[in-house]
Amino acid sequence: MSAIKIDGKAYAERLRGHVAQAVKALPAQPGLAVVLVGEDPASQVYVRSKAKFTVETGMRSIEHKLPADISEDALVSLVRDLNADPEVDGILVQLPLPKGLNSDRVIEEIHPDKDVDGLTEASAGRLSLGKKGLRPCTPTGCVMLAKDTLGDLSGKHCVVLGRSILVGKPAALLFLEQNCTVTIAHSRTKDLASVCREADILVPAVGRPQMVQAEWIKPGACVIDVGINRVPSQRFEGKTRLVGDVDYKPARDVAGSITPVPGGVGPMTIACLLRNTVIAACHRRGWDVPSILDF
Ligand SMILES: Nc1nc(=O)c2c([nH]1)NC[C@@H]1CN(c3ccc(C(=O)N[C@@H](CCC(=O)O)C(=O)O)cc3)C=[N+]21
Ligand SMILES: [Mg+2]
Repeated sequence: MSAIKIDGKAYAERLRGHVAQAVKALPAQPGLAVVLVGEDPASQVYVRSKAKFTVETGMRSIEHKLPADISEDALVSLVRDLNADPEVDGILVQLPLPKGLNSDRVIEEIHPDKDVDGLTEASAGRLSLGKKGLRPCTPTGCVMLAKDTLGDLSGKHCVVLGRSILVGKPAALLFLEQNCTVTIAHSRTKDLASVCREADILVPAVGRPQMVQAEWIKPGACVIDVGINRVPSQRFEGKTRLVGDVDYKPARDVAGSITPVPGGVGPMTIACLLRNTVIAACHRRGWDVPSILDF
């Protein structure tokens, strides 16, 4: 029970406060368009809280809710309209899309300057080339929490576990940008446990409930658990609970600091989306990005 608990919920609250302060100082109000297709209950919850926080931070929320049987062409045409709308600074298409809709094609229609998820080829290219652009939200949240906990990350060995397009790959590049020595470990990595045990910063992002064992963690390491897995509750029949990719309780005895699930990386994702919306508005409209958003 020695690890410091990294309070992502509190950090996200603070960041939303900074976003609100930044918004107040802007010449005009940024707008975020969120597109939700279908009725997936989890997606509805996420979209609702995105809209709530967008308004709470002083921005305009533009919500488009579409039926699951909408055609891909109609969805693409909506994205094109949003690209052309000068009042819209950020566009987010909630994933996953219902079956039959090609999310790669739809995402790729988003204008890179409005790509607040940082998921288009242009955004990925800008990240990998070290150019100005919009960075993916969850990986940015991971770096913020690590920096807030450890200070300067230069020279630290960061092991990212997982190589997904959404999290693992961009997280590796963002930690590299912080001058970390970065290892990307994955399902084919030999002796995963010993590779992870080399990490000063361990970032599991594989979506496997409680896979990372205490023995995989170097004593004192900073653990940023990206996993958000819904599993059946042991205590309450028929209920579920959220767990990370780390076996949290035993890990607390070994790690120096660790993010809980819930209350760790999850809330940072939405706060970083709001931050990206302000950055997108500033880039697009030729305003300076407020320094209060630096980290
Ligand atoms: N275009 C797109 N962009 C996304 O960023 C995106 C998406 N699609 N689809 C779904 C995933 C998932 N995601 C989360 C956001 C917040 C929490 C979050 O706040 N979680 C809370 C708990 C939430 C709960 O209790 O269910 C926590 O971890 O403490 C989690 C997950 C964003 N996603
Ligand atoms: Mg166990």
